[in-house]
Amino acid sequence: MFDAPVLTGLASRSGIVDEAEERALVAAIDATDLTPFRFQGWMGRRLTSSFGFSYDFETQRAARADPIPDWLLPIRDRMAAFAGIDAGSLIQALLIRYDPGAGIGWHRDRPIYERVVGFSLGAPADMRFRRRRPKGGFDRVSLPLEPRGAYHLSGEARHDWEHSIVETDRTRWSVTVRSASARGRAILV
Ligand SMILES: O=C(O)CCC(=O)C(=O)O
Ligand SMILES: [Fe+2]
Repeated sequence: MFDAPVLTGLASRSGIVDEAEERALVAAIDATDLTPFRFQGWMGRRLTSSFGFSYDFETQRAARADPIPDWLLPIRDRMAAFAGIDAGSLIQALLIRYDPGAGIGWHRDRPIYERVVGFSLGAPADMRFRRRRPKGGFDRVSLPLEPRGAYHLSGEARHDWEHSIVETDRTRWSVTVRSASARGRAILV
């Protein structure tokens, strides 16, 4: 049920959905308008759909996107319950399909967002965390992401550590939902 936190502000929980729900969610994600992630002319191998708000990495702007679809709302509710936050505060949903060989490089999520709750389907993967040490080098932590399990990034894990996801050799899907930060609320209303 509860895994011991590997770093402050990082929580995870297995079994957010069952296998039948997982299959239905994968089909629903694949039925969305998944488009290749683009950044500075470079096209990533992961495919994404955004709801609520989208962030264009080319123009570095957030824009309103289609509302979070009805089929995703029960999952958002469960992710909110796990994270102990109000479901209505999770104003953004990002659906990602990582085909074999696709991952995500080191980053922190955009500062317009505050809490980040993620959920995995398909292949298991490792989420890596790193934080630069004042005297050089990095502290490093790794969280195994089991299919049908969720994770929550807040506090230090959200703000002080970068994260990345190692490429998988089978397809992995993820749903991440985010609340707005104070800075985000000023822009995203
Ligand atoms: O696929 C995931 O679970 C995480 C994706 C991620 O880190 C992001 O979109 O910012
Ligand atoms: Fe991220």
